[in-house]
Amino acid sequence: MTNINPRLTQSFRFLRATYADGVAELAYAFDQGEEMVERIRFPDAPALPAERQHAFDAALRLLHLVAGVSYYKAGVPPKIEVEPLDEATADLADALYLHGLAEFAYRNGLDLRGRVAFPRGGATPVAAPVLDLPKRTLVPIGGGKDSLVAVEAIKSIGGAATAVWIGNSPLIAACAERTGLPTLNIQRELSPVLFELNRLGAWNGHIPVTAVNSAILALAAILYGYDSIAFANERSASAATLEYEGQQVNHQWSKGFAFEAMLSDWLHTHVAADLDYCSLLRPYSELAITRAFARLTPYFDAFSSCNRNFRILGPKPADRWCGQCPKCHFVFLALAPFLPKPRLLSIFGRNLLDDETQAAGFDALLEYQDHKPFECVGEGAEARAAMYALSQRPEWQEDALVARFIREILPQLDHSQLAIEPWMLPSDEHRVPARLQPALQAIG
Ligand SMILES: CC(=O)N[C@H]1[C@@H](OP(=O)(O)OP(=O)(O)OC[C@H]2O[C@@H](n3ccc(=O)[nH]c3=O)[C@H](O)[C@@H]2O)O[C@H](CO)[C@@H](O)[C@@H]1O[C@H](C)C(=O)N[C@@H](C)C(=O)N[C@@H](CCC(=O)O)C(=O)O
Ligand SMILES: Nc1ncnc2c1ncn2[C@@H]1O[C@H](COP(=O)(O)OP(=O)(O)OP(=O)(O)O)[C@@H](O)[C@H]1O
Repeated sequence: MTNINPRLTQSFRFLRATYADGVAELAYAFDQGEEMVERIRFPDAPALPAERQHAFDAALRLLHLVAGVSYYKAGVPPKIEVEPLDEATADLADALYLHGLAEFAYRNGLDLRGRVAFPRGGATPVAAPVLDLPKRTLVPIGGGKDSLVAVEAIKSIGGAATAVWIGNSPLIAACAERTGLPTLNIQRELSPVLFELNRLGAWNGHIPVTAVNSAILALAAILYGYDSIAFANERSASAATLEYEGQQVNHQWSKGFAFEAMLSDWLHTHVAADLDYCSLLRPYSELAITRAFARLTPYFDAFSSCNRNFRILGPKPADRWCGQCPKCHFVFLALAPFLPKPRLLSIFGRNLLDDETQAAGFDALLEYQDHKPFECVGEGAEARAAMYALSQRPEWQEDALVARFIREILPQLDHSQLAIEPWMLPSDEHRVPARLQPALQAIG
């Protein structure tokens, strides 16, 4: 096993990215240390049509760069060694490692500015051609409400789609089955060397996992033949968690619009002019999405937004909802205005808003005496609008944390900013391709 302290290394090296028989292998190393190999397994992989080989190779190179973020963060050495990249690819990689690791850097007291610098000078490739990819969509499923709203929106227009997920979560598998769509489960195996490095005290923290999933799905789209990948990232994901020394720190950076636009442009120019990457939910706030999800009753006993379910190694909650984390708090609060109270309590098995011990968790969501949690939750103003709506309802008013909101927090707020209705309005900033735009009608 490894005997290297990655915090003391000088370089992070991209060794090779290969593909054979449905398995992509991505290899990395610190200095001359042990290889770290991540494997992505594509089930029943078809033979690749010759005209897609160039696109496949480009997507594989991108995946190598993007998935490297998990390993790079263990040491953050001063030098990144990879063959020189063209400008657009280097811009994408620099942005991903700087902004996608911003939370990691902030929480570890590191400054990655000036340190993240991918080598430049590679030739700009000729513009990627139209590949006539089949008109069907990969819809990633995360086990939570958002992707299910996206699935139902695409089903509402009769769009050809496959529910796809990465990893081996039985919860996600159950949600994917429930959609009634064809399913595709891609396996991802991180290098065990990383876990050993973690045990030995490597740097650790949040990584932009949506970018990794996106790059895996770009490769899958070329391999299996799909012309679009439709994530379910909400408008609110673009909002920073906090600002620190002039830098925005956004836990959800790779779910945000800046990354979506960058990757979508890059895929058009470097992989295939007809491969669209978008978020179908981009025009909508979290509250608009929870309102749409409140109509999707067949999923209520299958879904969970609690990320503790999705650990690879760490302990998982006994119930689908741990009831303690920011995701549980936020989804409870955001669904409450749109569901009959008994229905909501039956989903969670408890009333989180009638539990004094959860006050600090809800305060953080409201950005009251704290910043927004480092989790996938809506904006503070959205949480305040949801809480205000509950404060006006007799069935909620007496619950401990709603009563506390009315008593202590509400008097300090500007009431003109608390209406829930403005959050239902879609914005027109999105990258949804024309073919999928009619699906947006099912959400708003
Ligand atoms: C499930 C989860 O939240 N995991 C985060 C957690 O990991 P933990 O140590 O508790 O356990 P494992 O998930 O089993 O991971 C073990 C170690 O493996 C490394 N690792 C894992 C996955 C990966 O893609 N890359 C990795 O390097 C890491 O060293 C783990 O310690 O805490 C970690 C440290 O803070 C986080 O890195 C783990 O986060 C996962 C990458 C993860 O999948 N998180 C998603 C639930 C998540 O945060 N989604 C965001 C999306 C934001 C975005 O911009 O993409 C969200 O929902 O907001
Ligand atoms: N394991 C996974 N495989 C494929 N896609 C995933 C996976 N985990 C998350 N995603 C996708 O990443 C995006 C962001 O995930 P996120 O957790 O916000 O969504 P969600 O699980 O659908 O809903 P919720 O916000 O309720 O958790 C979604 O499009 C989701 O489908």
